[in-house]
Amino acid sequence: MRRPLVMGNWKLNGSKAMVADLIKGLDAQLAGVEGVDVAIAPPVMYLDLAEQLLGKAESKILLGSQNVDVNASGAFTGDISPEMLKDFGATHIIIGHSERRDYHAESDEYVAKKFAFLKEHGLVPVLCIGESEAQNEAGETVAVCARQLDAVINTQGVEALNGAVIAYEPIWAIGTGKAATAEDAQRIHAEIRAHIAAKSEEVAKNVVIQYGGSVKPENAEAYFAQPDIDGALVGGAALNAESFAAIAKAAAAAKA
Ligand SMILES: O=C(CO)COP(=O)(O)O
Repeated sequence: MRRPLVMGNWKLNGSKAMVADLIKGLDAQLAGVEGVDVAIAPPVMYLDLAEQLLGKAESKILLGSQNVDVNASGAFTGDISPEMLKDFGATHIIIGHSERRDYHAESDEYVAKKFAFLKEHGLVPVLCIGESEAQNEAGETVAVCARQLDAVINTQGVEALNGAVIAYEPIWAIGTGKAATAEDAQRIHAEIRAHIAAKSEEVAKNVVIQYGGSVKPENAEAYFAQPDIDGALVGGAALNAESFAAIAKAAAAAKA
């Protein structure tokens, strides 16, 4: 059985006060909730504080980060390495988010390089894939997702997906309130799993595929009722303890 994973991508939001409030609120809301992994990815500036607070609270919340760069050390101004993320207890690292692909011109190949680098250092890549609105309207959704996945599969082998997480995030659904229907998302998730199964049924069966894009407490249950939706990557609703915890609880209940 795949263990559901609900992860909060805080994006460029937060402050020291907010990190403290959110972690405190989440721990309170999630007390006694079993059967779901919950992770938060605050801005990298706040990993130190988050690690300390999670440790002090003996929290079950996993720590993640929103990006990694592709060098281990040296003259790479502004970059962050996997070992630095590890040093602060981050385990689940988002890569290939559409905002990075768009605003930082990250190619499929570059994202695949990050994927390999994270695996090499024992971290969990949370690989974001997904189509734009135009690609969706042109019926290219599955082809785009397959191409983004193949950048990893064709260079590192399908086994590289073992222990990794895939987040299907249709770009038109991110931050728009225009979420994909649970049925549409399920159809794409099944296609993504089938694409992987063509190379290895075992890997396909075990890989966690999250849905992301305007997930809220109100629609979460419908996603998690779908057999191929194993969790969620949450943006806006992850900035509020109550709404993020409600999504995590919905996953725990649906997948129990
Ligand atoms: O991009 C997302 C998570 O990575 C989704 O963001 P929203 O939940 O705000 O739509």
